[in-house]
Amino acid sequence: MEAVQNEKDGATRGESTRGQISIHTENIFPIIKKFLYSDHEIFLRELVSNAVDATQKLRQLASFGEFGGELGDLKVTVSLNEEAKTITVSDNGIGMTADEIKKYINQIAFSGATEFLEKYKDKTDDKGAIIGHFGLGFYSAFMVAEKVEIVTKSYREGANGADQSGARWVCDGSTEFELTPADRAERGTDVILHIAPDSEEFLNKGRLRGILDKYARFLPVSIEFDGEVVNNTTPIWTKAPSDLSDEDYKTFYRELYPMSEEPLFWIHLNVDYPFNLTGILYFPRVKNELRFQREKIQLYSRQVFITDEVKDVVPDFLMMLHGVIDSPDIPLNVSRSFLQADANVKKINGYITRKVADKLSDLFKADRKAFEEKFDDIGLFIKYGALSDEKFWEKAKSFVLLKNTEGTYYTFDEYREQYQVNQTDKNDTLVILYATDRKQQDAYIESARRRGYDVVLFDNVIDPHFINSIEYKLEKTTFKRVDADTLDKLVDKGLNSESVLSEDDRTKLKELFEQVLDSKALTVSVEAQPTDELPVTITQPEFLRRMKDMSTLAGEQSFYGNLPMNYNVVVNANHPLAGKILATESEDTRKALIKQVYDLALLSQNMLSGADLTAFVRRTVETL
Ligand SMILES: Nc1ncnc2c1ncn2[C@@H]1O[C@H](COP(=O)(O)OP(=O)(O)OP(=O)(O)O)[C@@H](O)[C@H]1O
Repeated sequence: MEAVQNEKDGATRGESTRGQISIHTENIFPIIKKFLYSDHEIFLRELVSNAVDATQKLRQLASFGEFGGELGDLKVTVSLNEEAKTITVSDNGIGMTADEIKKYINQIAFSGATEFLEKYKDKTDDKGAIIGHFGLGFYSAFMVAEKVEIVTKSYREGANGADQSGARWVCDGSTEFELTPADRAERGTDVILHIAPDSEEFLNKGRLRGILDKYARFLPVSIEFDGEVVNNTTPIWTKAPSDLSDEDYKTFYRELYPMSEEPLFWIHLNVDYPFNLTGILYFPRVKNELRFQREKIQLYSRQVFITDEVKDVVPDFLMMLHGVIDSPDIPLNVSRSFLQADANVKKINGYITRKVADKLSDLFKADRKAFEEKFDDIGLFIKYGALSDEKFWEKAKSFVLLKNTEGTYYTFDEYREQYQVNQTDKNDTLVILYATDRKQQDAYIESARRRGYDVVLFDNVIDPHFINSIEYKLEKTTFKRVDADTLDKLVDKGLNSESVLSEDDRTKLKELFEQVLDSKALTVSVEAQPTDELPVTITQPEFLRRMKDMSTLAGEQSFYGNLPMNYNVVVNANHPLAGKILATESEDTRKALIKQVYDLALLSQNMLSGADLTAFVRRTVETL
């Protein structure tokens, strides 16, 4: 209390105080053991990675001429003894002297790996070979073991005539350890875990094999378990693209995803500046499915599997790709919020986006026909990218395609070129007419085509969002669904069609329809349209309908999603039936006529169903 008081006084007098924060090992140790990793199975990844590091270091020392002995068959062996309740990770790597144990193991967070790299930094150009970094991984053993034993012998011992024996270190998870000489003939290390009662689930062959398959599948040194090598030490992403054939890429894809359809194409990533990253991204066939499998990209760090949750490392729209990314520059032992803010991760994101856009652009330029054939599969993905990533859109706008109802593909530039003469409205805006359902909107599509208008198909789940996003980005371009209005209004050229009905008659006709239809959701208008159009057309205003489509896709309860849909009922003043309705004396006949033409309009848009449809059919039969 007094000390605090003094410090306070010092501070108030403007003097500064410096000191050393002290850590009590017995308090911090349990935290490291229990909370270092949320997933306990990670212990095996850490110990196997250490063993791999030990063999890689020896290989490097041999290459520098610092180790002249026999390297032998460098490998790591994981063994299980169910009776003794132990799991042992053995390697024939560099081993440790008793002094090294004191330095590397007894000092938590002192990494021998980092020290090794520092010492040989001028000699090695293969820094990527060493995995360790933080000097914490070894302690993850205590997440599952009540006692850990290390029996090791350094490559130096014996070789230089020094002490022949190895060293044995034992610790029961308290802050005390025991270090004694050990009789060990061979160079290398055994880490023996005496599994704690609450972790006996790991004393199981299948479980261990599963963990190794997950984390050690592509480690660069042979890993043996239960008499078998469980890994592929040279996965293709570590090789040069020029050394690989299409078949190699496809074979690797099958290795990663045994049950999947063949991928469409792939990108081999390879950067070493300003960050390190290798990998292969595959484009799967996704069709029209937005809720695709998202956890298909695997993240590795120096061939050690880290996670398949690549959310912050890969841009969101690229999450539907499959494959692997390997980068030692992605911080792994840190929290997610840190990952989001990490400058390397941001650069990686930007790099991947650029590579993917370039690849697509190359494919488009190299073989337009093949690109069009793939567009049904990659369109969803390109559009998702275009609307969620500005930089991607900048590139994608030259190869994203519009497909019309006749099956012809256009880029935006080509489309404008082809249709601007006929489809530019009085505001000098190109109107792109579209349909979302080829069958249901057939009547509208046909009407539009009769007038020489083109209609594109936007039937992908992403399209309502895509249209909405690019409408802002494209200049002087608007999108309207074919049933959003009458054709005169869809492409409004400012020309007024002549009406055969007088204004009074039009008002009367409107009132008659309003009386019969009697619904607040319907807005009736009477307009002069060509005589070959239907007597009544039902239209759905573009904005509200689009907002509703977008909220349906998002699956959320939104403001627009909850609004009732409003329909416009447009009566064609120039259709002979309009005159006939006005001239009909009998109220019943007139009502029946109105009902009939309205139902026909509903029918042509697949909106007539249930009791209304039954009544319509009965009424129609009676008039025949
Ligand atoms: N099997 C082994 N053979 C030789 N040395 C080892 C072995 N296992 C651990 N060591 C030594 O102990 C040190 C500490 O290991 P630890 O796993 O705690 O940290 P690290 O591997 O350096 O970093 P990380 O926390 O990233 O795993 C290592 O750097 C290495 O020098």
